[in-house]
Amino acid sequence: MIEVKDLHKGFGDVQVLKGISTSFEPGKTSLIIGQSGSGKTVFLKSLIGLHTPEKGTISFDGRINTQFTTEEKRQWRQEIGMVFQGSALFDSQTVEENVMFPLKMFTKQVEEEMLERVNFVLKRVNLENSNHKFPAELSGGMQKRVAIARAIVMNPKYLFCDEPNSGLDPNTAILIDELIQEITQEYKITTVINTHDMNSVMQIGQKIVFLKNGVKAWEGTSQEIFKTDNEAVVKFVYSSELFKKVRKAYLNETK
Ligand SMILES: Nc1ncnc2c1ncn2[C@@H]1O[C@H](COP(=O)(O)OP(=O)(O)OP(=O)(O)O)[C@@H](O)[C@H]1O
Repeated sequence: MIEVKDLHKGFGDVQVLKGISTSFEPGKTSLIIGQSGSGKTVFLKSLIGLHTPEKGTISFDGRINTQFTTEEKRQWRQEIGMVFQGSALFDSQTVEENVMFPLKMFTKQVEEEMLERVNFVLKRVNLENSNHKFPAELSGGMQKRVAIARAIVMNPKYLFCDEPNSGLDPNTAILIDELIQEITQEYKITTVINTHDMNSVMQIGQKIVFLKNGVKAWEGTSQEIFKTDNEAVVKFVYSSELFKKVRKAYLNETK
């Protein structure tokens, strides 16, 4: 469980996050949505410790990240998996080497043990028989699967994904969403995703936090987002005609 309390973060005179409080539960896929510039990236970077808040706390299963000792911080870093926008794979390394990287970096496992774990996670993301390929030889969706395999290879408690669907076609995007959701539930991971993808909001938003100008303007589930009258959410999420129709159909169905 991640608990965020009264989080403030700014740069110079510009206050970006203005007192955000929320929580993210294990086994659930939580999404951060909001207009460009609303503070999603600053929020995600604060969660993973790349930004230090001026005020407020972020606790990971009761442990406040700004109070970690060096050893606790090292331990916590190993509990975090990250899927970056654009996958961020090492181009000169094979799929196997990419996925093995965190194990080499953080564990003292012997090659055989590491390979067993790498093969296990590659199988889990449906990427068997690609061990010796290079990222350039893979499709965007396959690269995302490698990035997910690398993010879960250390068996993380917390998984953070920055725009995991960017650059993917709608079908592949749905498959990647489903994969992240399955893995989250299966391994009881606390997963937080920054997204612009409204399909994801409808499909996998077990918790959605809507940011507006650095403030949490709304939170709820993907079912609740269909029903909400919150003006800012409706304006943002239902700006497209397609989603307006989807919402109307949902509301008629559930009358
Ligand atoms: N390191 C920084 N220094 C100064 N200002 C920053 C810094 N990082 C972000 N900002 C400002 O914080 C605000 C929020 O930026 P952020 O990147 O979090 O938005 P976002 O919601 O992720 O947008 P997008 O959807 O376009 O990625 C912006 O006005 C941005 O200019």
